[in-house]
Parts: sequence; C-alpha cells; structure tokens
Amino acid sequence: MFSFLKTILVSSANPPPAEADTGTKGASDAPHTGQHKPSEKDASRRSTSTDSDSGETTPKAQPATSKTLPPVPTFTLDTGAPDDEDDNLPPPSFPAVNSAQRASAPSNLMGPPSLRPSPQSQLAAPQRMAPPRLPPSSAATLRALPSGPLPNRGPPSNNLAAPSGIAVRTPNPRQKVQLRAGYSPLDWATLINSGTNLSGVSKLERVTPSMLKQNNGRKGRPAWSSYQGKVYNITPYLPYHPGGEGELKRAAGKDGAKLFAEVHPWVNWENMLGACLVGIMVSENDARAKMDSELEALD
Ligand code: HEM
Repeated sequence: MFSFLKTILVSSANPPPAEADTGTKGASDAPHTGQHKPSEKDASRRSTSTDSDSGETTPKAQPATSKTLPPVPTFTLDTGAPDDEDDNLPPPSFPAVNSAQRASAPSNLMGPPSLRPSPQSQLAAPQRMAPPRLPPSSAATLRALPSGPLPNRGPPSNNLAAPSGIAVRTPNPRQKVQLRAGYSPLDWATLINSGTNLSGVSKLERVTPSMLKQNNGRKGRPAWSSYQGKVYNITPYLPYHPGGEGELKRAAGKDGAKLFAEVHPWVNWENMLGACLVGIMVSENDARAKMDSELEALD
C-alpha cells in the first residue's frame, strides 16, 4: 500500500518527458517507476514522428487550445434582483398552459410572478388547488344510473337510489318475496344437507305424464314438477322459494323447465332439489310395458 503511494508520489514528482512533439502514444509505455528509459520502441516512434514532420499524413492528437473549444456557458445565481426581470420568463410548462388544472388553480400557485395576487388576496385565497371543473355534459354522464342489468351480474336491485335520495324503479324489478322466519335460503341448505328424504316416496319412481299431471299440489296431493326428464317433489320447497309459493306452483303437475329458465337460468335446480327427487319421466307406453312384464314374471 505504502509502496504504491510512494510510486504515485515519485511518478508525479518526476513526470515522464513531454511528448507533445511525438503525440501521446508513448505515455502508456512509460514504466511505473517514472524513470522513463527511452526504449527501441520509443526510438522507432520518434523516428516515425520525425517522418510525419517530414510530410507523412498520419493524424496526430493535438493539444486542446482555447481556439478549438466552444465557449463555456456561465451561470449566475439570482442574488435578489427585482421581480421585474422575472416577468419576461415564460410560464412553467406543467400543467399545460390550457389545462383544467391551470384554469382552476389559484393564481398564486401558477403562472409567472407578474400574475400573482397582492399579499392581501393571497391570505384570503384557499391554499389547496380546487378540483378541475368538468363540462356539464360529462358531469351528467357520471351521475346517470344504469338502466339495464350490469354485465356479468344478476338483475339490478329495484331499490337503487337516485342522487336526490328518492328511490327509483328499474325497468327489470326483482320479484323476490319476503320469506318467513326459518325459511331462508340458508335454512333450505341446512335442511337438504341433513340427509332428510324430502321426495315423499320410498324408492325412485317411473313417472308417467298422467302421474305428473295428477300430482299438482291440489286437494292434499303433493306438487311434482319435472326438469329435463327428472321429477321432483317441490312441496317442501314452496315456503323457501324466494320468488314466492304462487310462482313456484305454476310449475306444479307439469314440466317446469321453460318457466324456470325464463326467470332464473343461473339457479342450479339439481343441487337445490336433490333431496326431493321422485324419479324419472317415462312414456305411458313404457310404463304399461313394464307393468305387463312384471305381471308375466308373477305368472
Ligand atoms: C323448482 C324449481 C325452482 C327453484 C329451485 C327455484 C329457485 C329460486 C331461487 C334460488 C331464487 C332466487 C334467485 C336469486 O336470488 O338470484 C328464485 C327466485 C325466483 N323464482 Fe324460482 N325456483 C324454481 C322455480 C321457479 C318457477 C317455476 C318460477 C316461475 C314460474 C320461479 C320464479 C321465481 C321468481 C319470480 C323469483 C324472484 C325473481 C328473481 O330472483 O329474479 N321459480 N327461485
């Protein structure tokens, strides 16, 4: 470490011989000791430089002089010169000259000093920048209520409040009913997960159209309804139906798939009515043929 520093000090104390006449090439060849011994290489270079002096065209590095360098710009600090000098400066480039921020900002925050208000008005002015003023058309658009179902969501609630606070009815109101205590969707989920048989039959049935029609929920009979070939006993679900018993009864004794799909295609009836499965739909002929074969087996 010390020897290295010593080397540097000695080197700076004994700089290598000036080579302005031979260019800068020889500088890198100078030994670290600072004792520049002219080698054969240097001698040959000197001879080359001498050749160039005598007319060769190899370009040489020239020392920089004030004639070749561009003038260096000078800067001076503002030492409290009068404001009048600043009035000639252009306004700051941000925010843009015609922007809403600039238009709505207090003038003491923007613009050249010549536009600044007097000290009295500065005291009264708000210190925060006011929000940008929107044109009347865009303000109305922001406040407009959605008129139809929102994308990827269920039908909108019909209790949307207008900005004025008055409830407005949407064109697609929900027809949900107030369910009695103990008949919420959660209560239904608890019931079907309890493993209780809600079908009203001991084994799966082959249900003919006439059988389906007969079990329509009237005169003490259960209400059956078919969905894609499967028959469900919808009687236990009636008080739990969010759309009301009356709506659900419209599907009793018949195929309810069309009505169902018209109102809430997103509801999974298979999951909700699994515990209510009565059987599968068969044609009258199938049922008759089955009965015949069973009678034959008995003979
Ligand atoms: C047996 C099969 C059915 C099941 C499991 C069922 C289930 C449901 C469920 C879970 C809801 C709430 C939907 C929600 O919150 O998004 C509902 C609502 C409703 N259901 Fe059903 N439903 C059935 C059949 C029917 C039928 C056949 C009709 C009409 C004929 C009907 C009419 C309605 C109506 C009007 C609503 C309220 C409106 C709405 O939620 O958008 N439902 N039903």
